Amino acid sequence: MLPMKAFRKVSKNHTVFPSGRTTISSNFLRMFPGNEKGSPLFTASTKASNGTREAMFWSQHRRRMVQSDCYNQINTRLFWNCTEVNYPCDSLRFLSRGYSTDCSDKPRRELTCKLLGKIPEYVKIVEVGPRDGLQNEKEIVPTAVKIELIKMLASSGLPVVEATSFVSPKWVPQLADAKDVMEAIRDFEGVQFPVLTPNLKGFELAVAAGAKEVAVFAAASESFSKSNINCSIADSLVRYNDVVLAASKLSIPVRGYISCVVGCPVEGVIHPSKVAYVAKKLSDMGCYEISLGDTIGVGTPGSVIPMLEAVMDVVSVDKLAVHFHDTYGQALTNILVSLQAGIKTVDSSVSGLGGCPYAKGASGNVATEDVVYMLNGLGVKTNVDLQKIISAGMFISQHLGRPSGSKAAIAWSKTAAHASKL
Ligand SMILES: CC(C)(COP(=O)([O-])OP(=O)([O-])OC[C@H]1O[C@@H](n2cnc3c(N)ncnc32)[C@H](O)[C@@H]1OP(=O)([O-])[O-])[C@@H](O)C(=O)NCCC(=O)NCCSC(=O)C[C@@](C)(O)CC(=O)[O-]
Repeated sequence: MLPMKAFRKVSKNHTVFPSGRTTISSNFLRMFPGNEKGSPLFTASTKASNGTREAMFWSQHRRRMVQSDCYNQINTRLFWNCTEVNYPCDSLRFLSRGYSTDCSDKPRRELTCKLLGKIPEYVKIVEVGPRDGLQNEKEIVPTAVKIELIKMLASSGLPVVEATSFVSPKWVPQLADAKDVMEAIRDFEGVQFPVLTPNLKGFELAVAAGAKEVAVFAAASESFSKSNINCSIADSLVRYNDVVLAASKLSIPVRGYISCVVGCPVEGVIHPSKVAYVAKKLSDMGCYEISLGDTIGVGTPGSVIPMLEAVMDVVSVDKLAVHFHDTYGQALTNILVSLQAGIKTVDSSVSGLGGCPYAKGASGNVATEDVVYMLNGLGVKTNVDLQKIISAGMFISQHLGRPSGSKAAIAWSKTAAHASKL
């Protein structure tokens, strides 16, 4: 039996009587594909009496969903033993429960903008799970699993999937297979696969493996720079200048990261002027985009806004991205205020994977599933298929043997498990 609450949410089409009896309007039934007037499902459900129409609808609907193999049924079943239902369209599923994740909801977007100020119509999501996420796993994830994850992510509509790092395997053994990963995905078209390169050596190895975009990673904290890349901020900027010069000769775009933009595990609070200084250096040397990383996830809108303001004074907002870890549960809020400030690029990690091996205690990145869910709800386009991202998150969570770090994915799995019992 479906919870009555769910029916009340779509009250235009459902009526829940005080007795608990529920009816579903024919118009509502027709909204579902294959349910048009005259179709077998429509006929069957309208023939049924009001008392049984609901049951008929949901059982038919469920059967159709089970039969559909639009999405990775195998992965879903592997991880969520109880789940046999696969929904071919997330907006359909959420609609059926009264929630809309349809980002083409124009009136909603207009109202949101009226209240929150102008937020972008489209947000580019940079998926960092395969790199930022897997670099931090205790057990080394097999190369084949990494490749499968990257392919699933790349098939979900994400424009950018950061694939791996060409760093010292002594420092980050988890990504020692960078060459094999890149070779496996080099023919995948339509998606950018940047890789981290800490120096010229990393850059050369990355290019030889087929990388078409790289990223350099500086910090706003001296202590973090030393522990992460074994050099001062000033030295790192010299190294990165060499990388950017070499990249420009090959027309390879370079993204720049800044870690510890609001707080450092050693130095504590980081002054916005330090972030602005590094951001300007990276921008001036030729990085096409600067990602501002709250590496240990301590930021709140109260610290993020002054940091953004300082950086936006020296670098155009169009060149900025935000990268929030979710240690204190502030990441989505911080993303929202960043959008209000004009940021249009957001980093996130499937299933909330992540952390930095040189920032102990920092938790994972904000989960891509949760970001997409929020942006859909705000009427902001991402072109990312939420259902496919959830499947990718399940795939990797299953491999890692722990539940997803995404609240949206967990909520979905409960919904799906419930529906499978109907
Ligand atoms: C930068 C180094 C290499 C300096 O490390 P080092 O030990 O100072 O470097 P070195 O030049 O003395 O070289 C030592 C050895 O590493 C080799 N080596 C040197 N470079 C490379 C390379 N590129 N690829 C492969 N091997 C390399 C080099 O050849 C040598 O090998 P040996 O002679 O001993 O056999 C090291 O510190 C390192 O690899 N650090 C990477 C740390 C890292 O990946 N951290 C995580 C990413 S940053 C992050 O997560 C934050 C971010 C971006 O997500 C944003 C946020 O959340 O805030």
